[in-house]
Amino acid sequence: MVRPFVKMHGCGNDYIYFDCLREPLPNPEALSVRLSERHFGIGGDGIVLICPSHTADARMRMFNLDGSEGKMCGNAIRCVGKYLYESGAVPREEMSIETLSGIRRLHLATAGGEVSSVRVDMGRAELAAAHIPVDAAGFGVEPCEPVIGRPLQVGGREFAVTCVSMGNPHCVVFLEEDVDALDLARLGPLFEFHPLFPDRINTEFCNPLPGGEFKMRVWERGSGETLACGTGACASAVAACLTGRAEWGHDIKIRLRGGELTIHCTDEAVYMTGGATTVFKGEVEL
Ligand SMILES: N[C@H](CCC[C@H](N)C(=O)O)C(=O)O
Repeated sequence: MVRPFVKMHGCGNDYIYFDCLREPLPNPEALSVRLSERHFGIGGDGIVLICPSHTADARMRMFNLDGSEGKMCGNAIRCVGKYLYESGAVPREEMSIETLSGIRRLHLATAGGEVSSVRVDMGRAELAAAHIPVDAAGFGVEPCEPVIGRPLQVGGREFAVTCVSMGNPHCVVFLEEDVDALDLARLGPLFEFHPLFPDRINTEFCNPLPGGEFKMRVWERGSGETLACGTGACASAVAACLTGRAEWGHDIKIRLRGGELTIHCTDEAVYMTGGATTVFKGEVEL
């Protein structure tokens, strides 16, 4: 069976998108592993299925490159909005997308029938505890207190971590040393598979920059280092506010390897604004 796809990225976080509005896609877990392979497949950080929804304009399902399903994906949801608008499936600049973490609302900035950027209401950030199961090893017992700037031993070194859920789990680490100098290939998996996080974790390593901006690298659960993580940028901005490194109610610029995102955190919701790019379209034998 030959199936059309669209390759898109948000800040370099690239996925292979399948329009499943009229036809489901079988076995997406295995497909994500096969097609994400950058030499023997199409290449990407995973795949995204754009599906029908009874509660929103469409439903987004995303799979990391290891086949695990993510509960929310910030960079992908902007690309889903772009696809739906430009394909005519949802010819409106305001739309809603159903995800495993609830419905997210999008506002698209368009010109000449094309989407240039998308603002997403990412919902409320939840403080660690309720959404990131922590074991009872003294790191926070049920009901867990929030994990804000707590010491955590990882790979023989102590880090101060802040855990935030954006519908998916994040562990944010602020460092003075340049995050570009970190050996993420060694450090990333030590966080991802740390016993404290039985569901695994996405980990963001951030440098505060002059002007209230932040430089961020990310090791994603299920995909390894990616050039950007939308939910991770949101989690980092929230963690910055929680630890006094940024102010609630102000735009926070997050500089990622693949681009930049603007995050605006309030008590009620976190807003993320950024681009979405179509790279190429193709067909693949499934
Ligand atoms: N790896 C994440 C899903 C993708 C999130 C990221 N690519 C984003 O843009 O938010 C997880 O398993 O929770």
